[in-house]
Amino acid sequence: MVEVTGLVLAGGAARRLQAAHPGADKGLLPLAGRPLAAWLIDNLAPQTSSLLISANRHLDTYRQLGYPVLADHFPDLPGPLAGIHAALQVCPTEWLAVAACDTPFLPPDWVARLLADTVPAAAIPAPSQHGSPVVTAASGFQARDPACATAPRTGHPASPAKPSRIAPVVYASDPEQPHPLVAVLHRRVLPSLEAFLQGGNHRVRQWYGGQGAHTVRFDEPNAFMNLNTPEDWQQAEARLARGRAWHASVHPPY
Ligand SMILES: Nc1nc2c(ncn2[C@@H]2O[C@H](COP(=O)(O)OP(=O)(O)OP(=O)(O)O)[C@@H](O)[C@H]2O)c(=O)[nH]1
Repeated sequence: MVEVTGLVLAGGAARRLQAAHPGADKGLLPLAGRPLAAWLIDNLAPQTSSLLISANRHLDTYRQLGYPVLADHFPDLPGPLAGIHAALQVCPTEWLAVAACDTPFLPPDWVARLLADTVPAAAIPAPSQHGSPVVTAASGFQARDPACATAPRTGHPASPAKPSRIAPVVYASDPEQPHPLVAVLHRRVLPSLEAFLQGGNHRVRQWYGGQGAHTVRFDEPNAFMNLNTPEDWQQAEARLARGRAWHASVHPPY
């Protein structure tokens, strides 16, 4: 089994929450009574062999969640790539699985589903036997997404055939849009990421594009719901309350 380290990204400024919650640190705001980052830890811990938290404020509070906390090495919150960079510098495994702290409803097996797209080239059937493993874009947004080098393997012959290679970055998408901060990255990308950030760049999908990133599609509805505003929080609380009500109806306490 491929060993992978999880990274909960909670180092952002949470600007959209500041009007309602001045000084808010998003990962520490409660959802159904628990810090938002704790929901991501619950999701990632069973899927990974070690776990890191990326934060730039309230580091001691984040440490109380039970995992090492890393601050960015680049100043002024340049964006999530800075958190990924700090994590790759200490990542003890070949692969890092990254999730933003504001996506509390991720599928329980998303890491394995992304890693399945990183199989070594040697494990992919040779073109002469089974057709080329090279794949083509399959949906509208993928065709528009500059970071999307290829789509899920189709097994259909492509013309002209190109040599396959292991994608060092694979990220999730759903039928509506890509989700670049639900991703697995191989640690060999660190030098490239460091050079990108040192050049004053910060755009996630611009850098992914340079890595030949793949995307894997997920069809679960609302799995990537993202909490940015107080209204998002209300929707998430209501969703959890509906889930609890459903659970109580299926498993009554008598
Ligand atoms: N380490 C680190 N993480 C960041 C940084 N900026 C954003 N993030 C994280 O990346 C994820 C997506 O961030 P955004 O939605 O762009 O920013 P945000 O801070 O969550 O919220 P807004 O400021 O309202 O956009 C979140 O998990 C953030 O905590 C950064 O500069 N450093």
